[in-house]
Parts: sequence; C-alpha cells; structure tokens
Amino acid sequence: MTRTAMEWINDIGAWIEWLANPLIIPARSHAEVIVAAVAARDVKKAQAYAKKYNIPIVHKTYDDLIADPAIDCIYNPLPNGLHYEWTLKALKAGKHVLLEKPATGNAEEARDLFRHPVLTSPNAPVILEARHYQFHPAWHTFLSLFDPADIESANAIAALPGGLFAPDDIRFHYHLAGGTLLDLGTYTLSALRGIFASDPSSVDAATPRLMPPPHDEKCDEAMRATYTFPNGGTGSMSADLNARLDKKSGSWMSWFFHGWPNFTPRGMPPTCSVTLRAKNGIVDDLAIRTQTSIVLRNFMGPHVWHSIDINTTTVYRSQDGKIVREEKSTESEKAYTWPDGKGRGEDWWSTYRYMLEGFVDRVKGREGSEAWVAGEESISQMETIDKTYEKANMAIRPTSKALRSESTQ
Ligand SMILES: NC(=O)C1=CN([C@@H]2O[C@H](COP(=O)(O)OP(=O)(O)OC[C@H]3O[C@@H](n4cnc5c(N)ncnc54)[C@H](OP(=O)(O)O)[C@@H]3O)[C@@H](O)[C@H]2O)C=CC1
Ligand SMILES: O=C1OC[C@@H](O)[C@H](O)[C@H]1O
Repeated sequence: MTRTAMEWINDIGAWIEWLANPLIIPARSHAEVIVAAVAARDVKKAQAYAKKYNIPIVHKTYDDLIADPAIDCIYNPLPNGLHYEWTLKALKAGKHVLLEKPATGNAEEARDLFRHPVLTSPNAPVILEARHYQFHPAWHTFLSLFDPADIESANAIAALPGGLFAPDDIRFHYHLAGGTLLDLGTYTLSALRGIFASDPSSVDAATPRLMPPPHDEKCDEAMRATYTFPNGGTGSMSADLNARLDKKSGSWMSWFFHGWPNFTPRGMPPTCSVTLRAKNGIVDDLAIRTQTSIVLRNFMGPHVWHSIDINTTTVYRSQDGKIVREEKSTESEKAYTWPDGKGRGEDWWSTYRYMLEGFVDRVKGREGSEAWVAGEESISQMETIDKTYEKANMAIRPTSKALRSESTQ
C-alpha cells in the first residue's frame, strides 16, 4: 500500500484524537451505540464536552450518570486508582461497563471486582477491560503464526517521547495508581503474556526508572522486566513514558529513526517479537539449523499501519562444523480485517472500533469475533503487575477505600 504524506499526517491526527477520545469517534460508526450522556466533577466541563461532541444529556455527578435509567452502559476512563470504585458502582446499578486499562490499581481490587457476586447473578452485566489492541485482526494474525510452546524468547516494547505527559499527569501519581507499568506497560506486559498464552512462572528482574524529584518518586516513568514462562522460554517487556534523547548522539532524530528504514525496537512503533526454538536436522551430510523470528510492528495501533514479518534463517554446516551456506528469507503479512467468517470489520476500523463491536456483541448476547479479555485474564494481568512492582522493590498501588468498606458490609 503506497501512502501519501498527507494520508500519513491525517492518520497521525486521527490517532491523536482517538487517543484522547478512545470511544467517541468509534461510536459514531456503530449503529447500535449512542453516546447519550456525560458527567464530570465540574458540570461546566461536562457541558463543554457535551457541546463539542453533540452529547444530549449532561449529568452533574458520576453518581447521577450511573443512576440514569436511560443508560445501558458506562465507559469508565477515570484514573486507574478510581477504576474499581466507579466500575463496581455502575455494575451494581445494572450497567454494563467498558473499563479503561489497566482494569484496576492492583490485583486485590481486580480479584474483588471480577469475582464479585454482581457478575454471577442471572442477567449479570458485561464488564470488559479496554485492551483495544487485542481486538484487532492484526494481533490475532500475529498470534496464529506460532505455537506458544515453541517460543524460546519474546520481547514487547513501547515508548513515548518525554514531554508528552506533564510530570503531574495522572500517570505519575501513586495514589491514583500511576506508574508506567500500569500505563504503557499494561500493553507490553499483556502482549507478552498473550504471546506465551500463559502467565510467567517467575519475574526474574524488574528495573524501574523512577520519576525524578520533586515529582512522585513512587512512580516509574519507565520499566523493564524479564520473566520466565512455563515452557522455559524467556520474555522481556519494557515501557517508557519519558523516552529521551539518543544517549550516543544526543539527538531526538536518531532516537526516533534508529535503524531507519527498518525501525529496530526502541519502542516506537510499539513492537512485539518472538524467536522460536531452532529446528535441527541433517540433509546430505549437512547439519541444518533453522530458526524463525516473527515481528509485529505497531501492535498498539495496527489500524494506522502495521507490519508482520516472519524471518527465517537456515544455516548449513559441514561435519567439521563449518558454515557452508546460510539462507535468509522474510515473508510479510498484514491484517486489517478478519478472514472470512471470523468476524465483522472494515479495513479502516481502529482497534477501539473493533473493541466496541465486541463489547456490543456481548451486551446484546451475540457471538462476535474470537477477541475478548476475560475477567480472569484481567486478574492475572494485575497479579503479574503487582509481582513486577514487588521485584522492582516498589510499592504495590493502594487499594481503594471502597473495597475496604465493601468487605465490611
Ligand atoms: N485506551 C486508550 O487508548 C487510552 C486509555 N487511557 C486510560 O484512561 C484512563 C484516564 O486516562 P486519561 O484520559 O489520559 O486521563 P485524564 O487525566 O485526561 O482524564 C481522567 C479524568 O478522570 C476524572 N477524574 C476524577 N477524579 C480525578 C482525580 N482525582 N484526579 C484526576 N482526574 C480525575 C477527570 O474528569 P472530570 O474532572 O471531568 O470529572 C479527568 O478528566 C486511564 O486509566 C488510562 O490508562 C487513557 C488514554 C488512552
Ligand atoms: O494508548 C495509550 O497510549 C498512551 C498511554 O499513555 C495511554 O494511557 C494509552 O492507553
């Protein structure tokens, strides 16, 4: 697909608007979704938002929004530390909830929320952690290219340049369950767990880069961690919300375009790579070793652009161990829609739009595509996040007071 510079600029603009409004824009193209009401702590802010996006009803408080009998579903995009409290309130009011990632601030909250009796009652509401990338066909195509049992190592990396978020952004407040592992890190960690189709058996190392003083030093502005998985494979993730100048050259450009024209994984675009265990054989007295690696670039925003490369290297050695031949090949794939019969979609649908389709399907009791984030999966993700913070000698994020009062009821 050849693209003009203008198309790229338009897409980048659209991507930024998607990021700021992950639901409003996708909702416009879904015939069954009406963004009917909005609430904010400051009603004037809610009114201004409603005017900008043509939302008919403005509620004065979050509680009023949840109590509105005309509303079926709540989208919860509050800071991570408030996810538990407001999601549970909405579920108890019988509303379905599309809950921003990470599902909660810690594993204790996740266990309580996703195993809450309100979710096992007849006609229980639907809850979904909004890990949008997992709803795009590109992610599923990537996963279909290997058997998790064969993975030797895998890597998931994402970074955003420093300055995009202010140091007092919700992402960097411990009491709001901030920290990069809970933000960009939810993508790279869940991707790694998805690639291995299992939880790690151990967290082997976790290295944070903490927010510098005078900011909240309980928050990581970047996190790197390595894990061992049950098949013996190793996985590494990294996430950086304050990626800096290239250390060697001191230039932003070289950080952005490192490895140009084939970006090497420095986090932009967010990239997942998998190396499979080598296969050995003998043909015509030559020892043959074949190794395959599969790379998905831009796994978080594949609708803007992505590439899936399957790289195979075959080395032929003579009996004395000398390399007599080396063959390298690359096959590439892309997936903007589902293969026939696997789900609805259009090639222009964003990850958020695919996710909305899946969410509405569940709410309506329809079978949708295979993509979903189950409650137990959200719990496992939060458990791995907590273990990673523990390994990094950092405090697990505080548990909501609402959970404490819940358990005394
Ligand atoms: N899926 C995606 O692509 C994205 C997901 N997210 C997720 O959405 C959530 C919110 O992130 P983001 O939109 O960037 O955050 P913002 O700071 O932009 O928005 C958070 C909102 O929460 C409300 N709020 C309520 N209580 C507080 C409080 N004590 N402090 C600050 N805000 C409060 C505010 O709304 P008000 O004052 O109007 O009531 C505020 O506008 C996070 O969980 C994040 O991970 C964020 C961006 C993209
Ligand atoms: O998609 C995203 O990219 C930037 C992050 O900070 C944000 O929270 C996230 O969801």
